[in-house]
Amino acid sequence: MIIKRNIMLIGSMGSGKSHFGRNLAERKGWQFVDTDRVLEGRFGLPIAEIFKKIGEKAFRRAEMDVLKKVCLYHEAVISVGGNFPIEHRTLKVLKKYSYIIGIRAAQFRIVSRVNRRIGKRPTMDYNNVHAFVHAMIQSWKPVYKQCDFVLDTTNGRTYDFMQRIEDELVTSDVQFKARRQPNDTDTRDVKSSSQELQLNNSLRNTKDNHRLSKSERFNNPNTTISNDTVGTKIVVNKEHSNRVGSHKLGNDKRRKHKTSNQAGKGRKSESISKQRTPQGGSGYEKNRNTNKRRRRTWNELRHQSANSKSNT
Ligand SMILES: Nc1ncnc2c1ncn2[C@@H]1O[C@H](COP(=O)(O)OP(=O)(O)OP(=O)(O)O)[C@@H](O)[C@H]1O
Ligand SMILES: O=C(O)C1=C[C@@H](O)[C@@H](O)[C@H](O)C1
Ligand SMILES: [Mg+2]
Repeated sequence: MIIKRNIMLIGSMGSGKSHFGRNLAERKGWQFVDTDRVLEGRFGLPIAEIFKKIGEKAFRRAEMDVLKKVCLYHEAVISVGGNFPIEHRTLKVLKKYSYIIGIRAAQFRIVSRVNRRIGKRPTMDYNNVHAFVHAMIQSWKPVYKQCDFVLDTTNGRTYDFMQRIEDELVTSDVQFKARRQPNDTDTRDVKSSSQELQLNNSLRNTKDNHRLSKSERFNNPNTTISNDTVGTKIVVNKEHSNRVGSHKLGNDKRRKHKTSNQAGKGRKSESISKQRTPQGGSGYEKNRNTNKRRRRTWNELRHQSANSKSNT
């Protein structure tokens, strides 16, 4: 039996990753994450504009940053951007958590798909699409060989492709780990995936509030929006809203942090009020917990002088 957390779709531009990702997630009742949409949400710009603004190198770094977080999700279908063939080392790390499906299509099909939206893909040479796509397909070839499963989407119906994936999962006996329980906080995974992918990222010059596209939100009636660890808005299936993926842990941490802060503030004001003297002193209070001096506020000084007057 093979145990994974999620399904990740990789492949060249226009191969159909986003299209199948959305459909597969819907079919399985899982969360759908498209790293392109995550980045668009984070920057508040379309992919082509992000490229223009930060450059390719920074874009790939940002994408890797998203990838190392989302690969830890449970029961999610993750579609990755198609701008570069994923490197062997990176794929090895991603494979630990994800069942990797390589999505591919014949050159003529990809050409017709990418031509539907000219300008959407920033590194595409729209003046020479055939040659570009040909070279791109060549560079992806060795990567497809390393995938758990490869789906050719040149001809056929989306429904049938979904069925092929389901059949393959059964044949290969792939099981998906359920989401963690709230108190099951295995932060080791987060650290190790992050470190490994960081390392890979620094070795190559390649590849979060996830703003939902309207279609994502409205296509799936079972989805709502929540935040992940990177403050990324993600589509969450209502049926699974009890999930506690890494995004929930992030929220818990934030909440914890806030509470301790609030508690700290409470202690601080208490110690200051105890130290208050009718004379008002030099205008400074010492916090006995932190031993730091704090200048009294104008209001505090005013009250002190009022108190001292009424005492006399
Ligand atoms: N099997 C299919 N049947 C019909 N249309 C499809 C199919 N697969 C993809 N498409 C269409 O082709 C276009 C490109 O597909 P999609 O955006 O899913 O590719 P992608 O692999 O996510 O590309 P990128 O890497 O650029 O994000 C879209 O308009 C999509 O609707
Ligand atoms: O041209 C590019 O580099 C890109 C095109 C799209 O496939 C996106 O999926 C990708 O993230 C960037
Ligand atoms: Mg896509």
